[in-house]
Amino acid sequence: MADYDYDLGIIGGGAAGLTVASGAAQLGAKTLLVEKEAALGGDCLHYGCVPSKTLIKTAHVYHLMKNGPKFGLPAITPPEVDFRQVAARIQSVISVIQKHDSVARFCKLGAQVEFGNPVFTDEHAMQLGGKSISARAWVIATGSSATIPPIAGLATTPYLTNRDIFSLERLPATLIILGCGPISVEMAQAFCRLGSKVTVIQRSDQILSKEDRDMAEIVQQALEEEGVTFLLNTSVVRVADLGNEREVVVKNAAGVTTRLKGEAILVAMGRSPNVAGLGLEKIDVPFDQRGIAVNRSLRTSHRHIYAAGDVIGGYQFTHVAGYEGGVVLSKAIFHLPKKVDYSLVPWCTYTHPGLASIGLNEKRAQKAGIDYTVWSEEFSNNDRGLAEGESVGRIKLLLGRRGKPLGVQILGPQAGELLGEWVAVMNGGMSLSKIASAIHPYPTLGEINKRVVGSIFSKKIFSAPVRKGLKFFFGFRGPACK
Ligand SMILES: Cc1cc2nc3c(=O)[nH]c(=O)nc-3n(C[C@H](O)[C@H](O)[C@H](O)COP(=O)(O)OP(=O)(O)OC[C@H]3O[C@@H](n4cnc5c(N)ncnc54)[C@H](O)[C@@H]3O)c2cc1C
Ligand SMILES: NC(=O)c1ccc[n+]([C@@H]2O[C@H](COP(=O)([O-])OP(=O)(O)OC[C@H]3O[C@@H](n4cnc5c(N)ncnc54)[C@H](O)[C@@H]3O)[C@@H](O)[C@H]2O)c1
Repeated sequence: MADYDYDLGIIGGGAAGLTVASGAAQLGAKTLLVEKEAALGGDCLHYGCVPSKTLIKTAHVYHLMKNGPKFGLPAITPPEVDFRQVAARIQSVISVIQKHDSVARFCKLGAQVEFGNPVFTDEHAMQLGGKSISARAWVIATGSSATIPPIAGLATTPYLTNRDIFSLERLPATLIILGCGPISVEMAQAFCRLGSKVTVIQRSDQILSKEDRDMAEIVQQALEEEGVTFLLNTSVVRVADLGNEREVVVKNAAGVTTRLKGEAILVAMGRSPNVAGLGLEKIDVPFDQRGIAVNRSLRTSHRHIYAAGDVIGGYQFTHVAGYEGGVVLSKAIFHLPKKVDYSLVPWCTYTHPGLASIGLNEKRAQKAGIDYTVWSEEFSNNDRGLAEGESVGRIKLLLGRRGKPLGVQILGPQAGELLGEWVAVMNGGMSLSKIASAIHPYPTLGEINKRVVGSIFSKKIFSAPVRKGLKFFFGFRGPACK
């Protein structure tokens, strides 16, 4: 066997790379982790999940401060937001979590961490800071960056992406967001709540286009009621820098052109894989604008070079990057016949109300030609929801022909947390009767899970045939009051 410097080399210290590095090192593989930034943690920690959820919480608190009367409290007008304070809180949360992703911790686990820009020189070796380093197997986990489409004028106009939005010096008075995926809607609501006037441009006719229309429309309505403006069926014609502000020229489906002016532009139009400069062309690892091509074992064109996380496209979530990291470990370290299975990937868009999902929604079921029935229950019937002032939203359960759950969407307060029960039920293949018969604490938002299942069973239990049978056996005499 050839003599390599390392058993496993990992490029990229984000969710995927860190999962592989910590697992491989703890299992005794001589492991190298290479990161191009000055710190480990990746987009999720520095420019993604952590800062966005911290910002969302701050914005929620400010929103509550302004909405006291809805809770029977006196009306107050809080002072304006100083975004430097908000950014400082974001940084303080990042720095606490950063300790879990420190070089010292990874060294203690047994992984060597190097910083720099590695370039493959052949399929087992790369050049890093003038050194040549080889490994028996490699994992490319370099993540993704905001896609910057070729919009006229964008290259010469200052704009923000997820790399800048959490460290602004001041709150923009007006913010124009291009694109309407999860980054856009989460930031639209947060900045609107903090006091920015927010306009979102979306070329299709629905926000959050991967979600079912009825659910996405409720999110849209909730955000509109708070002051966000959505321009749907609208494309961006060009942008320009006007000095103190930016201009965005848009065109709607009727061909009508409008000039919008804003202090800042946020580009949130999807993600592009971080593949530039790695020398992948040289070692014949194919990729396109969606990501590095891999098979279901996450192998690239070379059996010993794997890719995982955002850089392969697909489901671009931290928990999926972690899952894919686990699959790589099974293959590269244990040599098990493991393949990825994305049929039960959960996700949540953390607006208020949030929108969480697992399995099939109606759009995906229809696309796959799968028959289903829909069972739903509204948060307006949930006692805890009413007590919390959270009556907007619903749960939607899709059942297959034999009553098997195909998917669940929860739109409402704490949607991501409420989905946890369904993650267990669907992964465990549990029958729905288990949820229906389990005692859930009262009053909780989670009762909505039991209630939607209860509605399936109650239709069968409280039926004419059952009443007829009981009458036959026990002589029941029917309604006492008509
Ligand atoms: C604003 C925002 C909010 C998000 N919110 C959520 C959320 O709430 N929940 C969720 O699940 N997901 C969320 N995501 C998605 C999540 O951040 C990504 O799916 C996740 O970070 C992917 O992990 P990764 O390891 O593939 O990539 P990353 O975390 O980006 O890590 C890749 C690492 O590779 C490094 N790298 C890149 N190129 C090189 C190179 N040439 N050499 C060496 N190192 C390199 C990078 O510096 C980085 O550290 C959000 C994303 C954004 C932008
Ligand atoms: N809560 C979460 O889990 C969370 C939060 C934020 C981001 N993320 C992850 O990050 C990924 C990226 O988020 P995103 O919001 O940038 O991407 P996205 O791909 O989900 O949405 C991009 C939006 O931009 C629109 N768009 C793209 N090109 C356009 C163009 N030229 N003109 C007009 N519109 C255009 C698309 O129609 C789409 O609505 C998400 O898919 C998700 O995986 C997750």
